[in-house]
Amino acid sequence: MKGPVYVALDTPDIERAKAIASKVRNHVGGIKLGLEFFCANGHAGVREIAAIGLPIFLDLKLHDIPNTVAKAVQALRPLEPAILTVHAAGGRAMMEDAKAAAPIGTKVVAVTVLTSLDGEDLTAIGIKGDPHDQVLRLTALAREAGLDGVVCSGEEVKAAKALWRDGFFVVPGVRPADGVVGDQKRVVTPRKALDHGASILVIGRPITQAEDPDLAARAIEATL
Ligand SMILES: O=C(O)c1cc(=O)[nH]c(=O)n1[C@@H]1O[C@H](COP(=O)(O)O)[C@@H](O)[C@H]1O
Repeated sequence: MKGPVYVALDTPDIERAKAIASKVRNHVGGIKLGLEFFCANGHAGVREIAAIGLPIFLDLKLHDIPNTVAKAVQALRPLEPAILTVHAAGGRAMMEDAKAAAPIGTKVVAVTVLTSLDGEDLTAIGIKGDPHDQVLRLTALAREAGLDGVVCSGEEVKAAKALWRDGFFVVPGVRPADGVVGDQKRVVTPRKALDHGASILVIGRPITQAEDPDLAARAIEATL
């Protein structure tokens, strides 16, 4: 793998996505395309970005009944993403069926607790316990379901990795020491996330909103 940073191209504008991807391509290990990009550009858009030559992480956070998620994953098969997300809260059967429907080479990873949520948010949606406990519970479930790994914040990745030595750990909510936090609540620096066991880091706005995205990606790379 080239580097641990996957740049999140969260834009509906494919030309903008391509321009940023071309600028940063030598300083990131892959590209993450999420709901904003996919809803606007679909399969054709993913193919255009994949043509740049970096691995694609398709972050659609699928969450529905097992049959619907499995059929959705089947429909995505031709894209052969390197990584694909589902929500762990969809339950064990949903995760099992998603993995069974995915291409062999695709890592299917489960989102545990979104990095935009804190303990108060969990209480508001009826989840008892803090994000840490909930991340560990869902990590154990994702492992039992035969997935490849989970998405969690840098605050939990050390404990999650202790639970699942050979799991694949995706850490978003990553900010350089002086970075703007925005809507993220459980945030760590890129260096700390890696030190604590992240397999890859997902970084969006600190790179894409920078005046010079390539310079920002290089500055982050230099701290790793
Ligand atoms: O699955 C994800 O990638 C994800 C999970 C999560 O808990 N938090 C989270 O921020 N993400 C994604 O990571 C990216 C973070 O973007 P920035 O906050 O701009 O760095 C976005 O594309 C989110 O969709």
